[in-house]
Amino acid sequence: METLQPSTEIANAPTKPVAPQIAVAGVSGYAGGELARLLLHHPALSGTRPIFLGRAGEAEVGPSTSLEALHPYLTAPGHHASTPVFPFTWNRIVDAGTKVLFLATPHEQSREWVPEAIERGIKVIDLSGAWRLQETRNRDVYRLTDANPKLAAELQAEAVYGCPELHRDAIRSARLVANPGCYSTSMILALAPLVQAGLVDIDHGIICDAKSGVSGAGKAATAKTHFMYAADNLSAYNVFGHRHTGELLEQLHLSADQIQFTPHLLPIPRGILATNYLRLKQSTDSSTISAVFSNFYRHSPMVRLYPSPQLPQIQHVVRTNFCDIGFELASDGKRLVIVSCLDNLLKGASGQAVQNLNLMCGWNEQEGLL
Ligand SMILES: NC(=O)C1=CN([C@@H]2O[C@H](COP(=O)(O)OP(=O)(O)OC[C@H]3O[C@@H](n4cnc5c(N)ncnc54)[C@H](OP(=O)(O)O)[C@@H]3O)[C@@H](O)[C@H]2O)C=CC1
Ligand SMILES: CC(=O)N[C@@H](CCC(=O)OP(=O)(O)O)C(=O)O
Repeated sequence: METLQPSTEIANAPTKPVAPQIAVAGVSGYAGGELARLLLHHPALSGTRPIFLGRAGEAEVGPSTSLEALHPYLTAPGHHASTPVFPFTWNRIVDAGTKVLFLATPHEQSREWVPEAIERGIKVIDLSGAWRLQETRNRDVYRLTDANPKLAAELQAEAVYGCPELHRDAIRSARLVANPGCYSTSMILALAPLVQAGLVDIDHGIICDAKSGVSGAGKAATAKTHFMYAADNLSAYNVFGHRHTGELLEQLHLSADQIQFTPHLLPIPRGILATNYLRLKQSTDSSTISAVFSNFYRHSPMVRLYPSPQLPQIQHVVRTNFCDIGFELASDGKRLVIVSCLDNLLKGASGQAVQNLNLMCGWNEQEGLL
């Protein structure tokens, strides 16, 4: 009897790369919930379910809760309480064969856990601010402490700032990706093309006036974020001291007297709009500005450029991973206003983190994000 042979076509078909085991810590938070949603629907991860972790706990204990209990919007029909969330233990993470760990945890916790993960051969995408800043004077705002300062300094030096539009190649091979801040992402993407092209009159100063929805502050209500303060209100805060200023200085190669960032709290759940004011060195026309932006972002699927004078709005980016950018140039050809918008929980946090995972895994940058 003739035996069945696989066709040459099938035998020679490229094997699908095996997706790495992923773990997510801090899944009970706003960013962690969005991360879980993106990873559970990610096409390249369909055969590999991430493990979801809460705070540190005992090695032997079972699930502390379920993803569906924490985030009811993640419940699939008929699957109440079906995705376990375990206390964070290194044993569980290692035993699961974790290759990539997302930390959607407070800065101090991320600072502690990153060296412990890297020492175990696990790559990290950290959503906190703990590893974003190379210069001590910029990082001091976080008041971080290190159990092993020498190792921390080495890891800090190798940490890659996880802005794919600026550092795509370095992210692909990184062991530690420091995912950018939400405000920082909106302002850096608006400013980097013209600053790098040397068109901006830096000494005249750049002003970044950015406004964020309340979810940017995390899930715990504070005096400044509870409903009675935030609703029907608009307020400026941290005028000269916001911790994202250091990211602007380092990523745009500016000094503190060349840029002023003032954050504002908007009475909406999510979304950031940054209005960036600057002066150009020479009188320029709109088509030149457009060409600089288009060229800079020609390989960046997550940045949408608007034709001037059309300007982006928060409602068009919420629940997407896009950063939308538009500008208007004054009739003198020198005074320029650039407006950028993004969703702080997606392009400003979890979506950008998945973009970085895609690069680290060699997948399309926009996989699972459109
Ligand atoms: N919200 C945003 O727009 C953005 C946030 N980020 C960063 O992402 C990270 C998460 O932010 P977000 O989701 O908003 O914050 P949330 O406050 O909503 O969530 C924080 C998460 O961390 C957990 N957690 C708190 N303390 C500890 C601890 N000591 N050890 C372990 N886990 C702990 C919380 O668990 P529990 O439920 O038990 O309290 C929760 O899961 C932060 O570093 C934040 O700075 C970055 C960019 C934007
Ligand atoms: C509205 C609001 O409060 N936003 C936060 C920034 C959120 C963010 O990007 O977080 P990390 O830099 O902490 O990771 C703030 O201003 O502190």
